Amino acid sequence: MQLLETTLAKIQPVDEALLAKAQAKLDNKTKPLGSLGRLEEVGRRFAAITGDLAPDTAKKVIFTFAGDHGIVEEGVSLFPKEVTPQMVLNFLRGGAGVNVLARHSGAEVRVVDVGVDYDFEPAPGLIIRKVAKGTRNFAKGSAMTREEAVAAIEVGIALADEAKKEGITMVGTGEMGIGNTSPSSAIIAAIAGCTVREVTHRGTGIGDEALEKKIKVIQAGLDLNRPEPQDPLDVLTKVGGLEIAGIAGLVLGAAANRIPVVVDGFISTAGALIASEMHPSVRDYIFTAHTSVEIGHQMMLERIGVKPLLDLQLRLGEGTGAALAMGLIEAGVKILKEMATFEEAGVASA
Ligand SMILES: Cc1cc2ncn([C@H]3O[C@H](COP(=O)(O)O)[C@@H](O)[C@H]3O)c2cc1C
Ligand SMILES: O=C(O)c1cccnc1
Repeated sequence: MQLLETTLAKIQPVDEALLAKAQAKLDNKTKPLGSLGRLEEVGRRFAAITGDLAPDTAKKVIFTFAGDHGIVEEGVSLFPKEVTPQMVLNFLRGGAGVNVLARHSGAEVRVVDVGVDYDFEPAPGLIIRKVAKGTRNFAKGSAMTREEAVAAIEVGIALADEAKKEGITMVGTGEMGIGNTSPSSAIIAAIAGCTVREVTHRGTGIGDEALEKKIKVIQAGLDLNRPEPQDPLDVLTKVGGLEIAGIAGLVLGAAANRIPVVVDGFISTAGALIASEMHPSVRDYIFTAHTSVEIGHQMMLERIGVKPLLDLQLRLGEGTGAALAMGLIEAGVKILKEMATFEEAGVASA
């Protein structure tokens, strides 16, 4: 709990004066004012977050948190839970979607076992910080204890602290956990007070009948556990997931260390939502990568108050969207760093 508390105490809003300085720098570039749209916003915010008007973006790392879910026994996913460790091994071999897209963007993928129901051998690229062998079925009781939820958050915070020491310039979130769209829907329903139906979708691709069942199961879990909407840690504990907690921690730790954090799709945004409910300034440090096909994503984004960069109809997770967005964010920063000013280029200004 201590690491969580000290981290929350460290988080500050991004400095408005730095944002204005970065914008002034952009306004001297050889282009009509504001003409690079959201790329300018990206460059400006990246500079203000890091406190550097020519920030380094080279060392990009995606942390893909993996965890299992007791709720899978209710038939909420199309796939069996064994796929979680199988996909972890696929990540380590470099064969998954996130590996391909991270290579494309020049980012590294690190897999974090924070709660998989499988004993992995140590391997390069695998960080074993297991808090429990999966959550318990939240339709029958609390998914975790409060201590487990805090421990998993602190795994993410510690990784952000280590990233700072290592000189990592941008972190991304990703996840793997069969069944994890269900806790993600439960989290946004509990926090925003919307209906489960409004925020529950097909995940890996379940049909109509299974979707009805999934809605009923999530509703039963919320009715039984009665998470306190004002207490994000209570929501996370009762209906969340270990990898979602790890992501919340990474986001909090990134904000505390002034590292820009790129948040992937639906499940990652559930983690970012928990973090931003814990501290309102967290949103200043977040770049949301893309709009997920999962219908509840919009509600999460609105609640956090962020607008994604891409809309590619993705619904995979793992950090795939974050990997793509990292390249775009780097492009925005390069505009700030490399583009000539009117004076340098001898171009007449308006
Ligand atoms: C082969 C495979 C690779 C994946 N990579 C990410 N997910 C995604 O799907 C899961 C969530 O959907 P649901 O709640 O319906 O189980 C998560 O593991 C998420 O990361 C995958 C799913 C599968 C099957
Ligand atoms: O948006 C996501 O991250 C997502 C959506 C469906 C299934 N898995 C992940």
